[in-house]
Amino acid sequence: MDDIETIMRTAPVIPVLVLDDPEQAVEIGTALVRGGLSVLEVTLRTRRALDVLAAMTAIDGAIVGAGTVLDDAQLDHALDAGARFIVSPGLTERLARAAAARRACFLPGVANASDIMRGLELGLNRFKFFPAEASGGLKALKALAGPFGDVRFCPTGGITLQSAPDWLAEDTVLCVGGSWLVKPGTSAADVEAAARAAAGLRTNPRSVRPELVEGLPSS
Ligand SMILES: O=C[C@H](O)COP(=O)(O)O
Ligand SMILES: CC(=O)C(=O)O
Repeated sequence: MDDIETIMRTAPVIPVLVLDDPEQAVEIGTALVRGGLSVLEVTLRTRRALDVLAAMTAIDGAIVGAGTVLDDAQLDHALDAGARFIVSPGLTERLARAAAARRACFLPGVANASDIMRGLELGLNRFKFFPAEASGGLKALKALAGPFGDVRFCPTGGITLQSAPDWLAEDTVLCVGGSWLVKPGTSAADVEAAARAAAGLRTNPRSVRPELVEGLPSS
């Protein structure tokens, strides 16, 4: 079974996708995977988002999840469509309990200390930091890392290829999310090139658990 930490460590960037055409989505998803980004977040923001998600699960090598999951009905629909992880812009107790009941890999959004404390109470310690730039950016993230040493983040919101390295340099950041790779009308070739650039970004080696690094002693 998947776990959210492994998914967060699979690639440095999770593309956040807003797509409404399953056929085009498969083309875009294939280009992203070919470029080196295999974890794909399909937001439930379009009429055919669930069809898009279901179609994309057939892409070889892709780990497809659902984003913008706002309630337990959407969680059920997304899991039934084949989502391997669930992302929400925020954190409600009801949604967290529904995710746990279905044993879903769950990445809820947090923007401040109270959100994180609510997550910890629910047994969660891996979060999307959203909206990252608007919530205080790197300065806020560094401040939150103080009291919450075991918490790890996927900052998303306002991040670009240029700013991503600064976020990824943080010990507490496992990956970042962003919509910059796929904008309306971007060709598959340009998407693949953008993915290749993003896949080449490096995460902070200090954020890696030794037991996950081949050949490195875990003591
Ligand atoms: O709604 C925002 C998405 O989570 C991604 O944010 P972004 O478009 O600033 O990359
Ligand atoms: C923004 C975000 O986290 C989402 O749509 O899931």
